[in-house]
Amino acid sequence: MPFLLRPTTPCLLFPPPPFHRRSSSLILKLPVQPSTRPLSSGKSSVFLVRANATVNSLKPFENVKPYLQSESRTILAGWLCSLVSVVSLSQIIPRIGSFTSNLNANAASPMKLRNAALVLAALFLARVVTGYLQQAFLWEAALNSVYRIRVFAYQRVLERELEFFEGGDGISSGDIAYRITAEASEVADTMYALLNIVVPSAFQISAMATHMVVASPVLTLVSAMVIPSVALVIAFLGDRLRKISRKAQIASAALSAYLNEVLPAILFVKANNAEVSETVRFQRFARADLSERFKKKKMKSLIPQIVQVIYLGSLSVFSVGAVTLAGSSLSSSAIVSFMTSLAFLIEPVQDLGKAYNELKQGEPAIERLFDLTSLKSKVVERADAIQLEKVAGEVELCNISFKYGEEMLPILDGLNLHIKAGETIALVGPSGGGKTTLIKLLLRLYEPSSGSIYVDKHDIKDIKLESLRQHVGLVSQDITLFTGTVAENIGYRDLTTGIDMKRVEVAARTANADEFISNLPEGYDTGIGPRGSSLSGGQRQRLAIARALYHNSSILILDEATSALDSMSELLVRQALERVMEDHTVIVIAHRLETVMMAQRVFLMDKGKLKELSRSSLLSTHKDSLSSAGLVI
Ligand SMILES: Nc1ncnc2c1ncn2[C@@H]1O[C@H](COP(=O)(O)OP(=O)(O)OP(=O)(O)O)[C@@H](O)[C@H]1O
Repeated sequence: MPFLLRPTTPCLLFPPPPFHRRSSSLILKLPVQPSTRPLSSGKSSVFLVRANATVNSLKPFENVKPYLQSESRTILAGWLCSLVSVVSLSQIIPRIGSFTSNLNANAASPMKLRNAALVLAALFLARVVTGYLQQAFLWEAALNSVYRIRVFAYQRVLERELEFFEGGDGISSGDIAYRITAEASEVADTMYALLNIVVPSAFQISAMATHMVVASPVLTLVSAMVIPSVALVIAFLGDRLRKISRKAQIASAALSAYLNEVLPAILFVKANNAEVSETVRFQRFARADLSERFKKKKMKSLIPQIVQVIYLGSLSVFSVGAVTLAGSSLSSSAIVSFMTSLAFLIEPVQDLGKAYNELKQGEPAIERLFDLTSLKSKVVERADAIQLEKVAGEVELCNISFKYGEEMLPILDGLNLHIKAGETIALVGPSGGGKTTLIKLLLRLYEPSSGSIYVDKHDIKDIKLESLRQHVGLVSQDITLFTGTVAENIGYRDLTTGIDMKRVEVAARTANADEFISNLPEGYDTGIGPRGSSLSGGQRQRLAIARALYHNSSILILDEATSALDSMSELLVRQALERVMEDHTVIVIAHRLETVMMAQRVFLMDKGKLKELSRSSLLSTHKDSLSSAGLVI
């Protein structure tokens, strides 16, 4: 059994007092002020360094290949249409010639002319329809592939540990959003260009090359010798384009990250009269984007021109030489046929060059998109992890130490705590003491550097992540609400499986949120705006508590859940919490003395250690000295 492997180090530094066992347990945490992250002007540079550092060595096209293969039927349908389209064209060209000469010479009967016109019209129709179908099929394949890549990338992003998003090296949400939206669209464009150019061009090249070989094998050989030199130039320029494209994508992602950070903080921007300075900051990002994009566009325009000059130049030199040498053995019609075929060969050869450019231009987008998927979460679920159906709510922290990075100071230092099922404890302490960090470890959002955490005597490393988080409800410091109705926000965990309205109403009543909800225009069906922007701070907080209660997790964590409430609302919430505490184990992180005193035991968390405070000393100590010690407000 997993808990038999527990270290022998003393982990019952704070053994629970005699306590009657209740059916389940709940954890609550409530600190002082909601923290506002400063708008760091250095954010973009941090982002750029990280973005550059994440270039992977995988061949980008290898990543998309399986997705394209899964669309092979659609792709084949598109290429079949392209073949019919090329065949139709090759039938149309000679027929137009004979049709117009018959028409001019009045040589054919009206019936023959009509039939010839009908055949031409049918061929033309076939070309138009298959041309359209070719594009539709190939777009379908490219977009379907990118849809799957997007879903996969998003899934992998959500699976990543919290560290991936947080801290100085965390990847910004704006950057992730940009990769999954704009850059994924570029990947679709690249795939489409490759599918739509490579095979159809190959058809045309084969047809023209056949004509050329028939007309003059020597000249065909000479022409073929030009192709490697063109390929070399294209490869060189393509590599330059790839580098320029990557820079352009990073600049656009930085712009997107900037907007994603500032627009949600519009209230803060306006309250600080920061419209002008934010416009200046925006201009900086937009100008960097403009400059990189312009370089990319110039390079894209330049490459086909250079290729054309090199191709035609070297071909002319070779051909003149070859015709001079072989001229005596060639008929004039063979030379005309050869030159005509050559002219029709140039276009698809140029198209292949364009396709290569598209690939090089799309490569950084493919790389950056797959960068999101290439690393696995550091928080790994064991293959034999167990599903806990019911949890009583006993929590044990044994010798827990933790630091955010190798170079950083420890936040938790050999911490021990035992919370009985059904018990309510309060964590207090100065800001930055590590209270929220402890909760992150309990939810297994980070791994402790050493020590173990047990829920109902199971090491949380042995529990399926989904199961663990199902039994631990969290009302976090930063209230998170989504665009949607009140009911959707309360029943968030059942959003895709069906929300139980009865449970929503019970949860709202327990959180004392039902009164304000019933006063909303459409009650539980009222939309609350982006991030719940149409609600007051107190209403948002009560909604978040109702959401945690909806799921009826055995362990509930309230992190500053009453901080934004007025005295009246706080009283209502405290009444609600009292009810919840009766049949749950609860951990509360709080700074309000009234909330702290609801707990059976109170712990001071400071400098990575826990110290139990006696309730009587808290009550007897003057509130001012508790406030000055940063314990309560
Ligand atoms: N993702 C992170 N990367 C690096 N350091 C972090 C990260 N998150 C928190 N910290 C640091 O860890 C320390 C503890 O933070 P934590 O949020 O746990 O404190 P807290 O006791 O909950 O504070 P408060 O009462 O202000 O919410 C702080 O010094 C903080 O700067």
